[in-house]
Amino acid sequence: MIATISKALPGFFAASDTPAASGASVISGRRDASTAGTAAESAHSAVLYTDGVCVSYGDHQALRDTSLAFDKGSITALIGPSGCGKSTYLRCLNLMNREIPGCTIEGEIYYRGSNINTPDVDLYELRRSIGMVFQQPNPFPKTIYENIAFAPRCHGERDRSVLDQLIEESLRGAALWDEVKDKLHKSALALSGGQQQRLCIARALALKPDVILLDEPCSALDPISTLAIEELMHGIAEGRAIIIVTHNMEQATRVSDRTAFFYMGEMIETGETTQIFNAPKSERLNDYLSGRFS
Ligand SMILES: Nc1ncnc2c1ncn2[C@@H]1O[C@H](COP(=O)(O)OP(=O)(O)OP(=O)(O)O)[C@@H](O)[C@H]1O
Repeated sequence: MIATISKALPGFFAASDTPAASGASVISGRRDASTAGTAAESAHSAVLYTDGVCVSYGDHQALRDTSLAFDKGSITALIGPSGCGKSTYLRCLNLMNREIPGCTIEGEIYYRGSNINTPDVDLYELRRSIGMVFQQPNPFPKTIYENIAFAPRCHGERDRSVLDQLIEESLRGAALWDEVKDKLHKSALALSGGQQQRLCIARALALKPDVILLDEPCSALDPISTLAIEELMHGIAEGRAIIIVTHNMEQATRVSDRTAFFYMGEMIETGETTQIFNAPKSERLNDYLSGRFS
């Protein structure tokens, strides 16, 4: 397994190759004197990391100097009050912000060791490797089967038996197979909201991404559907990095092993989720967790 991953990522270490990474991911903090060493170590083991990322919408700076790293096998929660830059940061990671007129992204974003924040990056290929699931389930108005087959076909997969297998694997990965295996050729729009969101996760899985970005994936769902999504998170994190924006602190503690706290466009504190919630170091994070502001 280790050999396979290392081979797939030449010049890069898999999370499981590094002595420091025993299960939980390594993630860097802000690049000040106390975390500089950690940042350098983290970058070497990460499949994706950012170095000094700043984002502006026109002349409004929404995110400042953000450096974080994400390992395969890790789930990182991005938390913080509304408008502090969590989604802006998430959207940088596969350059979705480039679709927003007037938005500029500065700094470096390394995926598999190369800076992707360059004008000539292949966005189509990038978003195949770094998939995204949005707040509102957004299935295509097509059948369940076609929802998942669409992107692999666009990427050249035409073999029906390969597609059939991919669809089953992806639906199983998203814990949806048993519920839909007898209606694969029915409209995806007839599924419940929670099922639609799991279909969107299956759709992302079908491209076998290294990273999945989830922007408040449960905010439109009922508690049972939310639990279903949370339960499948650890399964989908196997062999890839998961980064989730959430306003639900219980959800962050249930699903993530790393957490990063954002406040007013800055990443203030990051660490293991247990440390962040049980022993926050910064006063702002402590105030946020105590409900002094939301
Ligand atoms: N498309 C956009 N155009 C202009 N400004 C934007 C855009 N998206 C976000 N912003 C601004 O950037 C800042 C950060 O917003 P962002 O959505 O990243 O915060 P957030 O922490 O994800 O908030 P929430 O938790 O409410 O979703 C805010 O001031 C917001 O108004």
